[in-house]
Amino acid sequence: MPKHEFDMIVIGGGAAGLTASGIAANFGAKTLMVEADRLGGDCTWTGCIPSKTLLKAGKVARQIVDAGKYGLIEGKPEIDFKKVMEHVDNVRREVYEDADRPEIFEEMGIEVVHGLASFKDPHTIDIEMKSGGIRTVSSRKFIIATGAKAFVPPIPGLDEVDYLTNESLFEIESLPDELLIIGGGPIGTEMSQAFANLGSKVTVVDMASTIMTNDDPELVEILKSELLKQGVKYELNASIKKIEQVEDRIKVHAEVDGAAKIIEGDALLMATGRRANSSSLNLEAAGVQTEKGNITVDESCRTNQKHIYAAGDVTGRYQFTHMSDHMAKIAATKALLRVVPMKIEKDQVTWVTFTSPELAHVGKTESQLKEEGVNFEVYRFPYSKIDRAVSEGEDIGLVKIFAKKLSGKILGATVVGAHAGEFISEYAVAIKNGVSMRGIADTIHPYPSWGLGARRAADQWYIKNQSAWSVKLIQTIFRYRGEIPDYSDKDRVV
Ligand SMILES: Cc1cc2nc3c(=O)[nH]c(=O)nc-3n(C[C@H](O)[C@H](O)[C@H](O)COP(=O)(O)OP(=O)(O)OC[C@H]3O[C@@H](n4cnc5c(N)ncnc54)[C@H](O)[C@@H]3O)c2cc1C
Ligand SMILES: NC(=O)c1ccc[n+]([C@@H]2O[C@H](COP(=O)([O-])OP(=O)(O)OC[C@H]3O[C@@H](n4cnc5c(N)ncnc54)[C@H](O)[C@@H]3O)[C@@H](O)[C@H]2O)c1
Repeated sequence: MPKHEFDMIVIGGGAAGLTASGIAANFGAKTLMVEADRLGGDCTWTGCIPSKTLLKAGKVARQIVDAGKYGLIEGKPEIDFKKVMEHVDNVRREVYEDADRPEIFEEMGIEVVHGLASFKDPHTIDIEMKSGGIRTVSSRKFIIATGAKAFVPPIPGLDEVDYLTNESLFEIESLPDELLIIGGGPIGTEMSQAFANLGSKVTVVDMASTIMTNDDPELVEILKSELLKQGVKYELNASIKKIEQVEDRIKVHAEVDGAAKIIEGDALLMATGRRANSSSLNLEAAGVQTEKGNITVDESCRTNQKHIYAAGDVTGRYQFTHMSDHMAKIAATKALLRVVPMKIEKDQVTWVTFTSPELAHVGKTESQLKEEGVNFEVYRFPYSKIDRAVSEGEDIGLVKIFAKKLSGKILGATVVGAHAGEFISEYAVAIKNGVSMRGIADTIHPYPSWGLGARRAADQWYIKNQSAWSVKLIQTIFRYRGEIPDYSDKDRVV
């Protein structure tokens, strides 16, 4: 009689939990997945999918406004917001049906249970079943993948205000006239554009001096100036003193750049970061350590308890679906096969903010490289030199690459512009496989693709490394007689 009922229990059925249970079942482990709410988690229901669908609706509306630029008759889009939100919901359901519903996992041999899990001891959990009652189960191994939820700072008066978070935003039925967004991170920035394009007057309030503080400041400025042109207003360097609801108006009392100001709207979205879902788990009973609520894991996603792993947002590490997926693969493989050498690929982390223009990053940032004292060079290539961008009327953007001096080995890249999120994967492959700038420059890319921009940007390596002496040497050997070009500007864009 085995000591434990299961080989693996996965707690949480979001991006990380779904991947972890699938892998566990594929390794032949008797697996249980517990989900408190709906499989699919944040990404499907309250995160990536509804936000990207809403952004697309806004983008289509903007294309109607901008149609004149292409020689077409421009217009004022008529927004049926209820229908937009129905569309958002239909897309969520389509994704759920296609990839997240329980039957898909049950067919893999996973037992799927709906209920809230909490540890009873290091090998046992109680599940407060959605259907009623408590079920107690034990397992040899665990993966905790309980995600995160919106963190709402304790601002005086906020408790009395009818505010939105990402959990309620995609359920609203009417378009706010004046939307206030506190927080200019990825959530605030994406939603500011979506709602501005759909017709709301949007003001983003942030205590920082700029938006998107995890991204390259030079590229953030390009994105911000586009958002300003599209009508988004900013109140930055804002210290919020209190927030009040006066009938159907919301008033944010703040000190902006040292001056008192009241910023008003009729709806408020709090986009002020995330907090791990760890408090319901009774982690003390399992002896699992946390730091500020985040479950502490090593590079193999293992907690301080040998048989308990954690992946995704609950670790507070990289709060992206693809990173939850990546961590879940490592957690499940290490937990069940132990010896396989796998760890978080922290030098290749990518992220994309899906605004227009998109803002994408992979690998080391410029400031990280400076702090680490790495000898690197910065390559810049503007979208205005990419023929596809010009022909599509989307020539605002910049490719910025950080590569080792001389060898041109790529260490990091960041792109702002149309399709930046697709561009960045080429650099991710390059970084993972040690491909240099020259490697990309010498790879045939089709004309006139967006990807050709990556090759053109890599051509800059040749520009940086051209020198008068090497041409003189060629001339001497082959007795050529042309003039020696002026190579003094190493950053000239060709
Ligand atoms: C508005 C928004 C937009 C986003 N856009 C993007 C994007 O474009 N790209 C991107 O990569 N990332 C995006 N993200 C981030 C992404 O959604 C998350 O990183 C990802 O969903 C995290 O997956 P997870 O599995 O760790 O957690 P979750 O998806 O949150 O899943 C955790 C699950 O655990 C369950 N749970 C919690 N406690 C318990 C318990 N005690 N017992 C049982 N079950 C429990 C929850 O109900 C939940 O379903 C976005 C996030 C938001 C909020
Ligand atoms: N496209 C994507 O991949 C995507 C999209 C959305 C969210 N996400 C994930 O979700 C995470 C959370 O996003 P987020 O935008 O909520 O958080 P964030 O932590 O990235 O940004 C929060 C912003 O709120 C500001 N802020 C916090 N408290 C404040 C206060 N009291 N007053 C004024 N400003 C305040 C901060 O200065 C910061 O700019 C992201 O870090 C990302 O990992 C990813």
